[in-house]
Amino acid sequence: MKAGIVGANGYSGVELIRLLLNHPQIKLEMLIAHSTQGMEIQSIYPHLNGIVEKTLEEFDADELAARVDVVFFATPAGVSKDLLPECLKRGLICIDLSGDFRLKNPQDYADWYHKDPAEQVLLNDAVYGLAEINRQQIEGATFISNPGCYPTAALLGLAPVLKNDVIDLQSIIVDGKSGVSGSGKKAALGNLFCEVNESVLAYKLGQHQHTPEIEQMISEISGEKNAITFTTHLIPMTRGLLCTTYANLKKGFSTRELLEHYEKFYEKSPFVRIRPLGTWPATKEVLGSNFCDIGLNVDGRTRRLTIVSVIDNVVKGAAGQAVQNLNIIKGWDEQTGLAFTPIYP
Ligand SMILES: NC(=O)C1=CN([C@@H]2O[C@H](COP(=O)(O)OP(=O)(O)OC[C@H]3O[C@@H](n4cnc5c(N)ncnc54)[C@H](OP(=O)(O)O)[C@@H]3O)[C@@H](O)[C@H]2O)C=CC1
Ligand SMILES: CC(=O)N[C@@H](CCC(=O)OP(=O)(O)O)C(=O)O
Repeated sequence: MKAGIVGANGYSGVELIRLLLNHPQIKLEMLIAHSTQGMEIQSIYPHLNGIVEKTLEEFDADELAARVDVVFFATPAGVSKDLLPECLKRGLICIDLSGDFRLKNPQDYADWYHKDPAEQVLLNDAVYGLAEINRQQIEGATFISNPGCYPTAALLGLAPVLKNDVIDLQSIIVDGKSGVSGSGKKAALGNLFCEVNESVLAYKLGQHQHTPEIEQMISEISGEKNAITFTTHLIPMTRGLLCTTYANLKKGFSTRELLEHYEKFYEKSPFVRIRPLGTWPATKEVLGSNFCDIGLNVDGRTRRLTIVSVIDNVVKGAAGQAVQNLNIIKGWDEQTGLAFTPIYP
């Protein structure tokens, strides 16, 4: 199968190159960027020297359709909503890593991304690519909207307790911490080493674009409307994302009981690993891998559940989940091209 990447010289794009070069079913055929069109990828990323000969070319849906079978969009919000429909029309499998097609209500996109939304029919057609939860919808699909990094970690942590009245859905607080690669390669003010190093920053309080995405999926799983408190923090590390999620329990479950429930819930999901009682995951333990590791604690005193979930934001939070979704679409083993252990230390 031949693949193209739009936004190939960004952090998610170059991670897709790494993964797809090692995927036995994929041939990387076209790399498309924007400001670096016509340049050899090796001149932008020397570590790819000798591995990828392709140049970065201008976006042309006809040429893409003639040369590839699947196209990944690793572009900022507001780009794929104009370019991706042309690829869909030409029968390409489209997997979008941006937020352009995640929110089913176009007004939510306009309100939280401050950009013009895609057409409703396209939003309805996109399958939300949270692989472990929407696996059946993803099978055979041709249009995937890949989740954001924070929603991936938060929702995989919450999914097992969103039904059967286990938690009070109105009590959910998601506290996210992300490494700086989550911002992308643009050296924007606030992402420079001297500003980020040896500091922790809370940002976008009450206005993070992943808020409606998380609430939308909580509603889809639980059938109930909800409003979460969601806070994000910038952590002085390159990769890694940790969500600490809090919720009031409606029933008196123990930590051990819930861990057993999580183990069963994810027993057929090779990329979700549940930590033993009394241990909680660190981002370094999933670095460079497609794993999401989850740990729990029930505080009997407050009757509150705490969920700790970690991912590599560029892998499971973006490129890895996109490849996992392609594996599911094609009916390949879900771990194809992704079955490697984390890089440690
Ligand atoms: N970083 C992360 O951890 C995660 C990112 N995402 C999402 O993935 C997408 C990519 O993120 P990330 O890789 O971090 O971003 P980067 O800023 O690192 O890269 C963005 C890429 O898009 C390209 N681009 C911009 N405009 C266009 C255009 N009009 N046509 C073609 N290419 C264009 C840029 O090319 P050029 O440099 O030449 O302009 C660059 O290669 C974003 O939507 C982001 O929100 C989702 C989950 C996690
Ligand atoms: C550290 C950092 O800046 N992270 C970014 C994550 C961007 C992202 O992945 O979100 P979309 O795909 O929805 O744009 C943020 O918090 O906005």
